[in-house]
Amino acid sequence: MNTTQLIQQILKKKSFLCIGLDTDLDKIPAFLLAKEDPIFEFNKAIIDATHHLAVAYKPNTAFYEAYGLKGWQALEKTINYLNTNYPEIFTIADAKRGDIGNTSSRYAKAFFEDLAFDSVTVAPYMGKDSVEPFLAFQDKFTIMLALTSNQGAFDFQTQLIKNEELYKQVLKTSLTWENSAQLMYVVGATKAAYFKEVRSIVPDSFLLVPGVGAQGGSLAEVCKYGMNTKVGLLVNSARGIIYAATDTNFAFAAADKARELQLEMQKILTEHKFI
Ligand SMILES: O=c1ccn([C@@H]2O[C@H](COP(=O)(O)O)[C@@H](O)[C@H]2O)c(=O)[nH]1
Repeated sequence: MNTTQLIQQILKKKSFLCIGLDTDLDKIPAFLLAKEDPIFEFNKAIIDATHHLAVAYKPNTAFYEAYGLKGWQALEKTINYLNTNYPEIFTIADAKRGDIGNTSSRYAKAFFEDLAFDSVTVAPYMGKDSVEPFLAFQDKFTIMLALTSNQGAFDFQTQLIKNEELYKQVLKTSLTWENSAQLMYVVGATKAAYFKEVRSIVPDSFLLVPGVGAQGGSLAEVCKYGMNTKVGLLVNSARGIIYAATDTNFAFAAADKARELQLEMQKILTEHKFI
């Protein structure tokens, strides 16, 4: 998928919602635990109930890796289900990888070729040669952590190094890398005050914005300075949507929560004259 197709989806669905599939066996409805693959059954029901309201899904791989082989198989079934049944959906493996070059290229192969995700999240701490192997894959996106939603973001990311915040240097430097047009960036919704600065450095890039819902970030605040001329935002919510209910109606309850965010997004897209 390319960004033109992604933008078309956003305008068609009047939504820039990304649903986080952070599927936790301790939180899903108990009746699903009797199934052969409860994680996949849960994801399938959530996807079927919400696909018309969302343009992207983001399984966080930690929630699958935690269950070993069965978890990884559930992840594989989930991405295959999305790619087969909803090929218009943008998929994100939230894996936060990054290592020396030859190892990064194996990570990239795992997520882009074997699992066929459209994108993967990457931690930039190891620098250019740890990120460029991901960028070498055509028509795939590397979503680099820029300014994360957690409190610990202030430990390093906002610290001044040679008079400039580290996250700004990360953004600026990444633009000099080969195939930088295939970069997107993670900026937390809880860091709304920083969006103006972020946009001044990466005006054209898509931002993946986690932190609305359970972490308390505000969609309206994010959109004030986070949008660009082509929308440029994918706003993620996981717990706030997928665990809306724990009875047999869980997927409908999730769809209700997704609809609430989609309607807010529709209003914002209208106000910004995108639709
Ligand atoms: O800065 C970041 C980067 C990644 N995440 C991930 O996004 C989701 C958020 O889930 P919620 O339940 O909507 O809070 C989760 O997978 C995080 O690991 C983030 O929150 N912040």
